[in-house]
Amino acid sequence: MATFVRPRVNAWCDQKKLQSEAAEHRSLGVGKRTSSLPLLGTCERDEALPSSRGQDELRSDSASADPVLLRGIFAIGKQSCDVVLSARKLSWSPIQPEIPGDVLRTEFQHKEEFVELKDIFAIKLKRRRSVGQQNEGTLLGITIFICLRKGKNKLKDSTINLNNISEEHCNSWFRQIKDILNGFPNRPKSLKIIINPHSHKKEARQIYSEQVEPLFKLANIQTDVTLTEYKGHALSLLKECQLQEYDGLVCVGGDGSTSEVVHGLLLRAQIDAGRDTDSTFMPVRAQLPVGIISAGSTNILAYSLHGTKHPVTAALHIIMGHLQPVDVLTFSSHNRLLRFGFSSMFGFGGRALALAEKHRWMPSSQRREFAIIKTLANLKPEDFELLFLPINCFQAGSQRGSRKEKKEMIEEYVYQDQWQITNGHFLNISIMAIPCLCSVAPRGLAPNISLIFPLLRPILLKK
Ligand SMILES: Nc1ncnc2c1ncn2[C@@H]1O[C@H](COP(=O)(O)OP(=O)(O)OP(=O)(O)O)[C@@H](O)[C@H]1O
Repeated sequence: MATFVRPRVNAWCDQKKLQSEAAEHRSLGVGKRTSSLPLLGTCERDEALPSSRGQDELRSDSASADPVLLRGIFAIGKQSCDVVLSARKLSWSPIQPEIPGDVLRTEFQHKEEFVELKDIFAIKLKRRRSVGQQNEGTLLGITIFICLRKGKNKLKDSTINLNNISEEHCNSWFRQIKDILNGFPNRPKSLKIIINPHSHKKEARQIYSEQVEPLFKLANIQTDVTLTEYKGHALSLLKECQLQEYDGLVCVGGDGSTSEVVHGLLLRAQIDAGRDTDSTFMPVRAQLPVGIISAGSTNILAYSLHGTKHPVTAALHIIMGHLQPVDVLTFSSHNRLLRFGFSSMFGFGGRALALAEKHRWMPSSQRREFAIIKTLANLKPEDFELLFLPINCFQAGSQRGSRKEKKEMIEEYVYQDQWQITNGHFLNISIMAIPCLCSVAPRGLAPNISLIFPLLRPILLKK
C-alpha cells in the first residue's frame, strides 16, 4: 500500500508566471494571462519592452512613492545622459542642447528609459588594464547586469554601461546600488551545488561551468560544488552536511538526480525536527530552497517549474530569488516512509519506468521506447484500491456566480475531508503533484495542476 501526505519544498522558479497561471486556474480559464517580468523600459529594445503599463505606472509612482536617491551624468552608448537612481528604478534620458523653437528635439530630450532595480542582479566597476599595468586599472564607469525576459518563458542576462571616469562619482553610485541589491530578500549568497556528471549525455559539468557558474560569480554567490560519484551519493551527502552554511541547494542533472536531492533534503528536515519516519508523521518543510539546472533526458521538473529547460533561465531565477513553495508527495508503506517525490506511476507506467532504469546502458530515447514496447507487450490490468479527496474544477466552474464565489467553491471542496474509494482492475495509475511538463507533453501529463494552486492529480487508466 502507498499513502501520500504532502510536505513542501521551496524551489527557485518563475513565480510570476506561476501566479498568473494559478489566477487562470482559479478563474477557471476566464482570466487573462498576464506574464509579468517587465524588465528594461526602453523604446529601442523590443525584446525587453514592458507593456505600456510599466512605463506609465512607474512614472506616476516616481512623483509620489519613489524618492530620488542619486542624480548624475553618465555616458550611455554615445549619448551623455541625465541618470536618476530612485528607490525603485534606474532611469536615464539623453542630454541635448536646447535650441529655441526646436519642438522635436525638446520632446526627444524627455524620452526616458529605465530599468527596475528588482531586475538588476549585479553591479561592477568597469576598468581597463593595459598589459603589464600593476594597479587595478583605469576606471571607465559602472556596468549593471540585468535580467531580461526572452520570449514566453526564458530569461537572459544583459548589461548597461554607465560611463564616467570619476572614481568618487562611480564609487558612490556603486555603493548605493550594491546596498539596494543586498537588501533584496531570497537572493542567495552561498549555494551548495550538486552535479551528476553522468546525467543523460554527461554534459552536466559543462552546462554548469559554461552557462551557470559565470552568472553565480557575477552575482557574488559563493559556491561549494560536489560531483556525485554514485547513485545515492547526494542522499548520503545531505544526511551529513552542514546545511546552515548555505542559502540554497542547486542540483545540476536530470529528474532522477533532482528527486534524490529533494528526497535527501526533506529526509534531513524530518530527522532534524525529530520526526519518526518509521511511523505516521506530519512532515516538516525542507530547510533550504532547491534550484534545478536541467541536464537530464526528460527534465520534467525543470519544465514544470520554469516552462523551459534553459539553464540560464534557471540560474537567473535562482540569482534573483524567485521563490515558490512546491508540493512534494510522501510515499509510505505500512506507515513507513519510502520516499519523498513529485510523482509516481503504478501499473503500466511504473513497470515501463522500472524496466528503462534497468537498461541505463542504452541511449535514453532508445531505452524509453524499448521499455514502453516491452511493457505494452505484457500489458495486463492490476488490482488497485484508491482512496482520494475529490475535486471537480469544471463542475464548479460551470455553475453560475462571480469569480470570487467560484474560487471559494473550489477551495472549500479541496479542503473537504470526505475520502472516496475506488476499487478495480487498472492498467495504470499515475499520481502527480506537479503538471509534469516535458518536450513530448508540452501541456503536461497533468495539465490541470498548477504549482501554486496544488491538487493531487490521480490519472486512472481502466481496462
Ligand atoms: N556518479 C553517478 N553515477 C551513476 N549514477 C548516478 C551518479 N550520480 C547520480 N546518479 C544517479 O543517476 C540517476 C539518473 O540521473 P539523472 O536523473 O541526473 O539523469 P538522466 O540520465 O537524464 O536520467 P532521467 O531519466 O532521470 O532524467 C539518478 O537516479 C542519480 O541518483
